[in-house]
Amino acid sequence: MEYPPCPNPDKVALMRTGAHVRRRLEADPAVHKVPVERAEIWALSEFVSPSECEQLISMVDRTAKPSAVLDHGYANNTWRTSYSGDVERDDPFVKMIERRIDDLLGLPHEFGETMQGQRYAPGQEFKAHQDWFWTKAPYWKIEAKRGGQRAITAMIYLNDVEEGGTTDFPRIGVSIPPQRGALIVWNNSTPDGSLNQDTLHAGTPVIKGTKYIITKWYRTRKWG
Ligand SMILES: O=C(O)CCC(=O)C(=O)O
Ligand SMILES: [Fe+2]
Repeated sequence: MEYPPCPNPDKVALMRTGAHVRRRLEADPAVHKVPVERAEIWALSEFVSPSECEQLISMVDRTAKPSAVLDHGYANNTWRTSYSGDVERDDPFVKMIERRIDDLLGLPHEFGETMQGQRYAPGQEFKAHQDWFWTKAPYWKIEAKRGGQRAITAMIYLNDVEEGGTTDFPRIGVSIPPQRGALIVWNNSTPDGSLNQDTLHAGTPVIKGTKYIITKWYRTRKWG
């Protein structure tokens, strides 16, 4: 699956943001780079502690509602069947976790969207999609003014899942199993700032257990 081409007005900003995060993460000995050529994906285990995971899970349970997908042209209730919601942005605990991600990536706090929690019960999934905005869609007019393109994705797994629920990148053959406390980060663009088709990814159906994650996207400019 490939998204049809679309204009990329944030190309230079994407290139800069990607370069910045790459330098930062590749200088960090705790960060592992997933060995693939066509996308930049990094992983870090035990980024949040088990008790912090518990605390985040209860926040997700408090805020989760049936997920709405942005109008990617395919929005319907089978695309993303999980429950999701923004966590409370002003909560000191949320702020602390967000700061930790900001610091790791070296990105300004203002560029980050509020963390979003997601919960998948057995059978629920998030089908293959891109986190970057398709700039020909009507929603782009709004998103362009409130932060621009989604440059970087950071995701934290809050629990181990008994079966299923891997994060798969089907175009590059990567499958990441949920691991409690682990963080994964990827660059949604290529090193030259092009929107990367190879970051297509899915949250595969949970087979057994429940999957909890936190996702945080960083824009090319101040968000909001
Ligand atoms: O559930 C996953 O593993 C992927 C979630 C995801 O792609 C998203 O929240 O944008
Ligand atoms: Fe995604």
